[in-house]
Amino acid sequence: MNAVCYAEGLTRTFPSAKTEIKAVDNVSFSVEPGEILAIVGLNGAGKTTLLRMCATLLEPTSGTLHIDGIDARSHPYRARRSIGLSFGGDRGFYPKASVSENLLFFADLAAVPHRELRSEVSRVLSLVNLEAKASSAANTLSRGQYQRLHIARALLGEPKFVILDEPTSGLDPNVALRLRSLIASIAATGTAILMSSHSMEEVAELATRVLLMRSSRIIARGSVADIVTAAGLKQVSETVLGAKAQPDYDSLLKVEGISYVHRRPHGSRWLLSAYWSDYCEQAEKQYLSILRTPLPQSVALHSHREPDLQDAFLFLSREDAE
Ligand SMILES: Nc1ncnc2c1ncn2[C@@H]1O[C@H](COP(=O)(O)OP(=O)(O)OP(=O)(O)O)[C@@H](O)[C@H]1O
Repeated sequence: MNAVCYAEGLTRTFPSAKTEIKAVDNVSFSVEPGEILAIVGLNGAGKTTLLRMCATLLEPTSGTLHIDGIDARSHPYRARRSIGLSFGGDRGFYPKASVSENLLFFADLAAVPHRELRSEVSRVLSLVNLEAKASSAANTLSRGQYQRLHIARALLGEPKFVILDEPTSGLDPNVALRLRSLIASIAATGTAILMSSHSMEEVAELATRVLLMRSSRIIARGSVADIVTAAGLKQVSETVLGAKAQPDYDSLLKVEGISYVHRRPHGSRWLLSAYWSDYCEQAEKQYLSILRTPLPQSVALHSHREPDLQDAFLFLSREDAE
């Protein structure tokens, strides 16, 4: 077995007042060296619970978990030596201690040999481009810098397996792009990465493979192209509608080939996306004619395109999102 992380039938339930909550239900996957496996799913799908189990922070109710060949359920402390973790957020470091003091502390915890502590801290600071902040107190960092500090901590001791929970959440687009390059470069050194993300753009850019979770289970898996294929969509049409348009959804959904329609604000207007599992020009004409009734001028722009990961995600998660 070459996998750095091997999970089979992982399940976690939580007790609740009425009945137990199954947060992760019978999930199996593996992550090979150099791979980036991205877990996606709506809020509450079970991503964080799954990551916490893989990090040995949460005991599975059942299932098998091997990290770097170690049975992580029987030997969580041994397994943890191969794991680097970043759960992000605005806590996790001693606020008044400097960036390098914090990292020295965590490098020690990560069992970095004493004589290598300083060079290891310099190495990870340079990877995340935070050398200039080495002497600054952790509580003076910007959000993006703090997030990079989390990732620096995860990289201490060169773990074979790195777990990143929403690594770019809440960051401005420039910082997010730089962090994505960093994640890709960590994987390029042979590190296995398991990450969660709500950004389909990020997942499409980074992930070697994707697990799509819905209601605690995996409902689609594979490459980005596999997930798009699993959605079974042929086309997506996008229509910009005037502010006063009130589409007759029932009639739109009766047009042959249409599987799902959703509307979102588009400046002062609306963008109506239709997901076609079968598509022909005749049906599209019928679709447009419904949109133009009773307000003929309500259609400002109309186009169609190939479905992408974001479309597949929205489509496959549609019932939970409604
Ligand atoms: N400690 C806990 N006790 C009880 N229920 C929990 C606990 N942790 C998670 N859950 C429940 O398990 C389910 C999955 O939660 P989880 O946080 O794993 O989802 P998620 O996909 O990470 O969501 P998000 O995208 O919002 O972070 C939810 O219904 C959640 O309420």
